[in-house]
Amino acid sequence: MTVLSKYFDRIAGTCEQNGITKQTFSYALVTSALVALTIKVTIPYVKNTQSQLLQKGKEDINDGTFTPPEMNSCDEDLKLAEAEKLLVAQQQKKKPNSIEPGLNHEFFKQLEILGKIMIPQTLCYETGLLTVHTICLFSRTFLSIYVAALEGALVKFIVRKDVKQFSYVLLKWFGIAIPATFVNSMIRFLECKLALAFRTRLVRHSYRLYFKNQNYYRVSNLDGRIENADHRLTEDISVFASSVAHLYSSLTKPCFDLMLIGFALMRSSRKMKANIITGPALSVSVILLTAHILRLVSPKFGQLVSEEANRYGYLRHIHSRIITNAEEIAFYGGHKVEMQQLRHAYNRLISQMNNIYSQRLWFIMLEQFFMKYVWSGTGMVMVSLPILTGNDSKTLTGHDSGNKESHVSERTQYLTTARNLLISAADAIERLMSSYKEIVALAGYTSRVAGMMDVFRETAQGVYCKATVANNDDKNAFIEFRNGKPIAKGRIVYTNDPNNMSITLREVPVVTPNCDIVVPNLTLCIQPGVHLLITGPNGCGKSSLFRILSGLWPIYAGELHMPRPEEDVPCMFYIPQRPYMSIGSLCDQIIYPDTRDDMNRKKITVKELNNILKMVSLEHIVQRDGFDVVRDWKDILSGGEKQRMAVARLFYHKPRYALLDECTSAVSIDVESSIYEIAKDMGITLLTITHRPTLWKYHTHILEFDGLGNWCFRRMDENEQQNEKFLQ
Ligand SMILES: Nc1ncnc2c1ncn2[C@@H]1O[C@H](COP(=O)(O)OP(=O)(O)OP(=O)(O)O)[C@@H](O)[C@H]1O
Repeated sequence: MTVLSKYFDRIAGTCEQNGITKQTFSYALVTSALVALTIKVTIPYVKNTQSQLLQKGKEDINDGTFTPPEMNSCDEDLKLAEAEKLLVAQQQKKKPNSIEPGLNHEFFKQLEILGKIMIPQTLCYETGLLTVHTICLFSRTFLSIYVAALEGALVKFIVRKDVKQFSYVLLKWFGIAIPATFVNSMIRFLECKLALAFRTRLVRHSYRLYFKNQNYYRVSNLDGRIENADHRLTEDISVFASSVAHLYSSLTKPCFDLMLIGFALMRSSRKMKANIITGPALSVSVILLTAHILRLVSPKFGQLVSEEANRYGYLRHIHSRIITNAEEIAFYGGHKVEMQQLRHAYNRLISQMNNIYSQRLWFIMLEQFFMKYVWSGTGMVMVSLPILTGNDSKTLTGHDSGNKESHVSERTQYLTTARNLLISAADAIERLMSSYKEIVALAGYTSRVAGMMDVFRETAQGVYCKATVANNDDKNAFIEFRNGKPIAKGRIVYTNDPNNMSITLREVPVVTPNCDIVVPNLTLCIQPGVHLLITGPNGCGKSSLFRILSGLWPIYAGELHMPRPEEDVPCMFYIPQRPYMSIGSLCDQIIYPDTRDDMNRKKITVKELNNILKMVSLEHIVQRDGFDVVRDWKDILSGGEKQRMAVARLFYHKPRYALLDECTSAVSIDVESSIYEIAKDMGITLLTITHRPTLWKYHTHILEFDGLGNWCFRRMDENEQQNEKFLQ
């Protein structure tokens, strides 16, 4: 600023030599600044209006139907912008009545709920940390005041030329540095520990919810409110916990500072025999006024930050999709489409960040103006008031020179101490003010973390919300909706009768998560030994029936009766076409989802595991790698080997019913036949979806879907079983 004003003075001097007065020069300068500001504000507005008019014109030409712009050089960007708009519109639709995150009642309610998770009881590890942290913050404030007083004394003894006292106070000053630095470091250490403790509590609680009632499946497949649960469970919780811990110290410490510094200032003002009300009253009014102005003009940082986190999560989601499906994308040569989607996601993130930065620019300018200039001015008035209005200056006469000198040094000491204390107080208020921004940003993270937990709680209870749900369709009439969410009125009844181990469906509709009805009502009874073949065209609902039997999809009507699962004998075991390989050794793959402890408890030996591998012709794997070597089995095993490994799991668990969803499509026919023989010999009832005619002979009944919602459940006759015709 000083350099600039000197520079302007010099230019004004040159202008004056050329006959232009300093006043005219100042007017010209202010006018140009105003013109520049007007241009800056109006040009984006005009551009925006123009593009809206252009868009409207195009829509009018097309009789109201919007046609995408023709492909030319800037088409790609236009397409991206359109896609972005569509995405934003979709996201808006997904949260119809949601309150935007900010400093409101909702925020405090959510914070209270999360607070109870982070600090579950009065006496716990977190409250212990908080107490030590508070003590450290308190002692740091006392130390600051003591250091300010020491510095005042130092200056006093310099003015008095008292070397002995000066050296003594200087030694004290150095001595206090050791506890002061330790307390400083301790405050940071405790803040990190607190953030970690809060994070751990939240993570544990969220994991519990995430794995309750197959929520990890429900959240991503049946509900559409959380796009990237992984981002919320990792990044958002971590930022939220750090932000809460940081806010605790950045709110409590300045409050202590202000309280104690206020008292210290009043005490030193009283020592100077000045009025102790005027100064603090003036500063409090100025601070309150500026704080109010800042609150009025502050952008909605909570909303902005929450949206930024959303877009960041989406970018990471696209990246992880590419990593997961790298091979498929590479085979298709789909890099152009994937890159475009990545670019799109990145552009959306950047535009949001730019938006935040530009809103911050003006806000920080105003904030700095108040804090650096308005407050410093008020501080100067406050410090000088006791000296200017103090009574002692009036009582002193010119003859009393010794006394006068002592008063000068006293005043210097007061000024130095007061100045130091004021600097600390200003720092405290600045931290309090910037905490406001942090609180608003915290509101964004609070809304994301609390929102995630709300969704987890609802999906665990079977309440789903999906944007594409077709709730007005006539044929969906029997699905009841409450608050736009479908209600699962069907019942699952677990039977305990050892003589009745059958699975019965009574008028159960097969309904997709989008509430499309695939089969209006299905009634059948599968008894042990009824080996069922399920056939029908693609998309007719074969796999969906398995999802309903496994409890993944809700039952909207009717009843499903099934035997209660017993320990060590699962009722059903599902094998998909693309089996899942877990992290771990070969042994872990076979016994999944059991652990080694479960295996030991069941008294299953390595010899038995070897036998199981022989049954599925995988003994060469154990000879090659052994049972205990951890490998990335997803990549190491071929498609057929992975399918055989999944069947090995079936032989390990020996369930009552096996749900086989084209699980041997990549296995050679001879091995496949032996697998089916063994399964039947083990007493496992087979429910098979297959397109292979060679498997007909292993089944006694058939369930045929026609793809139009009709079905037929019947016993297969001898000829049919032997008929190896190719199924559609
Ligand atoms: N998660 C889902 N969300 C919405 N709709 C789904 C979902 N999964 C499946 N569907 C729809 O449900 C219908 C039945 O799907 P299903 O997977 O049961 O077919 P299928 O008979 O097993 O077909 P295929 O022989 O091709 O495996 C399809 O129209 C499909 O689009």
